[in-house]
Amino acid sequence: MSLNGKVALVTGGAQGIGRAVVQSLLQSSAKVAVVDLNKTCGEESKAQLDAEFGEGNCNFIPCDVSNGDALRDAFQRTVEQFGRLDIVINNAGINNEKNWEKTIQVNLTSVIKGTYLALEHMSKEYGKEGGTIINVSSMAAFLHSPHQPVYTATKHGVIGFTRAMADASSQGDYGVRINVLCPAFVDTPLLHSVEHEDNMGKFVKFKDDFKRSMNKFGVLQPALIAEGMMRLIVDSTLNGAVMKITCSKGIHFHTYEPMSA
Ligand SMILES: NC(=O)C1=CN([C@@H]2O[C@H](COP(=O)(O)OP(=O)(O)OC[C@H]3O[C@@H](n4cnc5c(N)ncnc54)[C@H](O)[C@@H]3O)[C@@H](O)[C@H]2O)C=CC1
Ligand SMILES: CCCCC/C=C\C=C\C(=O)C/C=C\C/C=C\CCCC(=O)O
Repeated sequence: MSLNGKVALVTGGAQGIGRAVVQSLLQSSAKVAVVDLNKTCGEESKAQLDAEFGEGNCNFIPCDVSNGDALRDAFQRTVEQFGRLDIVINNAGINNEKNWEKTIQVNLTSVIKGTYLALEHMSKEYGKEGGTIINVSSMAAFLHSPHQPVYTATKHGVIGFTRAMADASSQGDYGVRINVLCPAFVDTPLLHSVEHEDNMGKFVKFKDDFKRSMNKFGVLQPALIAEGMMRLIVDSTLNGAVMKITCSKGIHFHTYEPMSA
């Protein structure tokens, strides 16, 4: 699939799932802005991507997505450098039950802000040409993981917000498709957060339960999540879709009962 001439912005793109998605976007000839808090990882990643795909196709923008002004600047810089914006992946996320207010800021508030900023740059409402937004939730939104209550709440929130905005987009003719992706466990640094009291707070005593759960359900590779993401990006029929990716069923979609009258 070619995304030649398209410009993407990926939050949390310096490592893990975001890094794999950036790689797939560059392979499809898109230009990509990597927006991430981690400067070391972001700069290392950009150097590797420049070597593989050539300079000028990807830029790294250091930014804490929970800082609204910094996030706004990151969108502005992307458009200034690449001239347009077509694809926004709100992927940055943390697993922190101890500092649970921060988890809400990063996983939910920043996804909402990222979606609104994306619309300012892509929606026909603002005189732009349209585009696509993908917000990253988690299978935690379906599993109700007992030792991650706030993480689970944020991931529920991402699904509800995204589906509501998808309806707003189709009713308001924004020309922007808005979908959500829910991976099961993925082999990234985030999974190691279960080991640390700083992340899990009082739930750290359940770390062996977490590991049993990972053994039971299995752990996916980031490349499969990137494959699902690319399907959401290119399939022009999808809006308000909830893609799930699990070891047992692979890439599939959640189905909802139709609303009763
Ligand atoms: N790894 C997993 O098992 C699963 C992860 N997810 C979700 O996928 C998304 C990506 O997670 P992973 O790649 O696994 O995590 P990760 O920890 O490997 O990577 C997350 C990236 O986001 C960046 N980031 C964190 N806070 C940020 C902030 N405030 N501002 C800017 N960048 C920030 C980090 O620096 C890092 O580069 C998250 O939303 C996570 O909740 C969903 C389901 C499963
Ligand atoms: C049990 C919780 C472990 C916590 C590990 C740390 C972070 C995990 C982040 C996630 O987003 C994943 C959380 C839960 C869902 C995972 C798997 C469900 C699989 C369901 C299935 O295969 O049917």
